[in-house]
Amino acid sequence: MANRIFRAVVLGPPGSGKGTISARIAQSFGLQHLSSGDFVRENISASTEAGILAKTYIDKDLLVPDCVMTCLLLPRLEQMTRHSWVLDGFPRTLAQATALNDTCSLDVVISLNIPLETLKERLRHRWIHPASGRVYNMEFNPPQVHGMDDISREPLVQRDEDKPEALVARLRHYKDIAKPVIDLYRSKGILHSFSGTETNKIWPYINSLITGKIPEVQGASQTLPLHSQEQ
Ligand SMILES: Nc1ncnc2c1ncn2[C@@H]1O[C@H](COP(=O)(O)OP(=O)(O)OP(=O)(O)O)[C@@H](O)[C@H]1O
Ligand SMILES: Nc1nc2c(ncn2[C@H]2C[C@H](O)[C@@H](COP(=O)(O)OP(=O)(O)O)O2)c(=O)[nH]1
Repeated sequence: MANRIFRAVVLGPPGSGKGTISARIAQSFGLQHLSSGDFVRENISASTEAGILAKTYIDKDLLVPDCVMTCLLLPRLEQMTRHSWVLDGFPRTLAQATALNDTCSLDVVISLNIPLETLKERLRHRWIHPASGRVYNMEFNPPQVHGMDDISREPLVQRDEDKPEALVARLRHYKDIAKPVIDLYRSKGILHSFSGTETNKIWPYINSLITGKIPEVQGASQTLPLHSQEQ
């Protein structure tokens, strides 16, 4: 765990493994895993004003507007001045990235490039527990009991927007809105892109990137690992 604060963001299209990779980063390096989807779901469960508003968009399979997302997330991040974290699902738009930039500085941005066919296949097998947002994959990380959440034992569901026909439109939309975000982080020199079809094969590269960065945050100089592509 870093003595000084370390902050990372994971970007990628739906199904690219943002949640899976962020959880591994958090576990391996002792960082807090912050997920925008979890923040939204917590606010919906607590019936906060922003949560109620966000739900009206999520129910229509739309992104929550930038002003609602920033109101939900940024105050939480501002409170975490003493914590190292990895954030997934935010920022999704340039407006969100700019607002995040005004709130804190990032050490690393990881961008996941996964082929379309792989995304379709993964999401075809993705099942979620709606109340908690826990995500399973019937092949990669199946639940202990088929069709049931490991903790609550409630039934798992598949989301309509994970179906292949909806995914192509979602991906096009992702590319349009993510491009300026990726360009921003590239121009700041903190973007690292990883391509591949398997999380387990990408993971060692991300692991060595962060291992190299955390001592840097602590003050020791380190050479960037060969595997990372600084873009
Ligand atoms: N940064 C954000 N901007 C706008 N809406 C967001 C953001 N993060 C989450 N949401 C909303 O909350 C919902 C749930 O978030 P979550 O990250 O679990 O999304 P998701 O659609 O499952 O993403 P992915 O398919 O990439 O995993 C999203 O579908 C979206 O409506
Ligand atoms: N088969 C396979 N499935 C994978 C791999 N990495 C992640 N998954 C699964 C877990 C989820 O069910 C789905 C999407 O992963 P996720 O971490 O929820 O992605 P994201 O939507 O947060 O970006 O794919 C992987 O490497 N192989």
